[in-house]
Formats: sequence, structure tokens, C-alpha cells
Amino acid sequence: MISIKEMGKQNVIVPEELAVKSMMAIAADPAHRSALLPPRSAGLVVGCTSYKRFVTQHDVGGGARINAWVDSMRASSPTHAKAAAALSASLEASHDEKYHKWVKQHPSALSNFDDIVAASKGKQIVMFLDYDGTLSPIVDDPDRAFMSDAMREAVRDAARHFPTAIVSGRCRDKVFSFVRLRELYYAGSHGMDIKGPSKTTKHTKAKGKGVLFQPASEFLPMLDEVHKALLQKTELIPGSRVENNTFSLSVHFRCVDEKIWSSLAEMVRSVLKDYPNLRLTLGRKVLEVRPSIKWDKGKALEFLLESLGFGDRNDVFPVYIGDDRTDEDAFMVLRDRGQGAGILVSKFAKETHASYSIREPAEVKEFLSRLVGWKRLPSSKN
Ligand SMILES: O=P(O)(O)OC[C@H]1O[C@H](O[C@H]2O[C@H](CO)[C@@H](O)[C@H](O)[C@H]2O)[C@H](O)[C@@H](O)[C@@H]1O
Repeated sequence: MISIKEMGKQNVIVPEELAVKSMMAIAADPAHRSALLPPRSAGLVVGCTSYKRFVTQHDVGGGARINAWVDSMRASSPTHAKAAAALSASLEASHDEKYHKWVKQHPSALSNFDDIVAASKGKQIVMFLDYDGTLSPIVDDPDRAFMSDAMREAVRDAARHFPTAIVSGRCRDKVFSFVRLRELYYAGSHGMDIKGPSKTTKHTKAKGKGVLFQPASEFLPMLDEVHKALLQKTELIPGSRVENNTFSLSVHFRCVDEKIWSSLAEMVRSVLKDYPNLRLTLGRKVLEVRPSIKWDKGKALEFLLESLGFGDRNDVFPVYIGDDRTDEDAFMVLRDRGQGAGILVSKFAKETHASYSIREPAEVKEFLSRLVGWKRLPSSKN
């Protein structure tokens, strides 16, 4: 039994066995299979699309799925892995060894900078930047995930030279309030809310301003309802937090005791069982509730390229930088198009469709600055 007493209102006991049993019931229900997480063996982070493919093709038993659910929540946390590694020098060594092997397959975008710019020669670079974990460091309080002024300058400079978009799981207004650059495109709610720049630049002249695309508008009343239900259900889970991202909802468990992650997951899924048109995905210590439409950050990238007039052109070089599972959809689009460069921000070995890696936001800033420096060189025009 897990006792949740210290949370005010009334004393509540959440029996873990009960939570697990009802989770098994949900897991066994084919109507909710699409919302299930990968199996226990999926220790590494997988891209959203591969995961979607996986869950439709495999049918493991309920108990295994529940363990998989919580395992996935654990595996989604690099800081968890980091903390574990810090506990023992030997673990750290094995982590390093694993990382060094991985980084050979996903080489540093900084060390391979010359190759990247050489591949972009004669093409228009278009920058796509995820926000959390890419432009701002991951912090406990989602309302305080500020980007530094230096990072803002680097993004501003990049946008002077290349069309630039922020592609985030956050609500568009919220991510704009952090970035505060009017010359950028913004795709909020995992790409389901796309708006053009409100400030003209040489790249955005004559392009549509204002809202460009909101493919999930009809889900707004449903998401509002679910938001309220999630707030109510999770209010007694210490450290949990529900964030309304307009066309998606985030249930954060970064500050929730690991022992009650399964209870939180069960609560979320008990709310979702009445909403088969919503799906659940996993980010960095966050459960994401999203409309079950075929739209993701990859589709947003394609939409933006199209809006910029590069839909089916070969002279474009999209660079997408992101740290999250949801960014995998965009990395995969780049792979499928055989264009540009996908760069994963990670200090840890992760399964990814990105070609390159970068260790942390500070390196993202350095990459952007080097790109701008290169673009200013007369030789970059050849
Ligand atoms: O696509 P992104 O821009 O990366 O947004 C994904 C989610 O990011 C935020 O949560 C993450 O960052 C928080 C602040 O550092 C951190 O506390 C949380 O654990 C991370 O999951 C944001 O709050 C979510 O709404 C976004 O969906």
C-alpha cells in the first residue's frame, strides 16, 4: 500500500495492487491498446513512430505491459540514468563505454561541423529547434524553463540568415513567452498549432503571417474536459503537475516519488479510457495526452517546408535539433526525405533516427553561432 497523506484535504490511501489491477484491466482492453507503452525490453528510448508501429504489432500480456509502462517512465529519464551512474564508478565507466560506442554512430554535430556545412552547399538551410532540453536546460518547474539571453541572441542571429522555426510540445503562446522572437515560425502543441512570424525578415517577406494551421481544433472541448479531470484526479499525487498545452496536455512526474509513478500512470489512463480519440505518449518525465490524429513534429516540419516554398525542392537543407522522443518523428522525416541533418541533444546513448548528436543546450548555442559565422564567410556563397 502506498499512503498519500501529506497532501491536504483528506487522507487518501492508494493501494498499489489495486492500481496495478485496474491498469491490467485497461491494458487488456483492445480499445486502449494504442495508448500502451513499449515492452520491458525496450530499455532505450524509441521514436514515437517506431513505438506506434510496435504497439500495433505486438501483444504482450497485461502484467508485462504494466511493468513496461513504469520501466518506460524510468527509461525516459536521462537524469535518472545519470543519478544511477553517479552511484557507482563502475556503472559510470560502462555508461561512458556505451556512450562512446553510440557517439560513433551519431557523431557530434560540432566535431562534424565542416561536413554538415559542406553538405548544405548551394542549398537553403532551414532551422527547426525544439525548446525544452534544446534551447533551455531541463528544470523541475516547467514554468521556469527560461532560455538564456545568449541563447536568444544565437537564435536571433540564426533567424537573420535562415528561416527558423521553434517546434515544441508546449502551448504556442507559452513557448513564445520564453523565446520572445517575433521573426520565427512557432509550432506549438507538438506541431498542432502553427503560426508564422509576426515580424518580417528577408526570409518571411510575402509569406503568410498569423495562424497557419491548427489540425486539431475540434479536440479543444474534449481536451478541456480531460484537463479538468486530470487536475482533479491527480491533485493528491504529490509533485505531479498537469500542464495545459492547448492542443495537448502534459502530466509531469519529474517531482513525483518513483514509488507512485504506477499509481499516477493508472490515474491518467483511467481518465483516458473514456476518450479513445486521445492517445498517450511519453516524454522526459512527462506523460503527454494528444489527439489521435496523424500529426506530429515531423508533419509540422513538412508543413513548414511547404509553406516556405521548399515542399518538393532539392535545394533545401533542413536542420532539426531536438532532445525528446517527440522529435524522433521529425528526424525520421529528414531520413525519409534524404535531406538535411537531424541532431539529437543527449549526453546519453539513446535509440534515435537523428544522424548527429550534441550534448547539451550550450553546444546547441555553439552550433548556431558557428553556423552563422560560416554563413557570413564569402566562401559559403559558392
Ligand atoms: O517539445 P519540447 O519543447 O521539448 O516540450 C516538451 C515538454 O517540455 C516541457 O517539459 C519538459 O521540460 C520541463 C522544464 O525543463 C521539465 O520540468 C519536464 O520534466 C520536461 O518534460 C513542458 O513543460 C511540456 O509541456 C512539454 O510537452
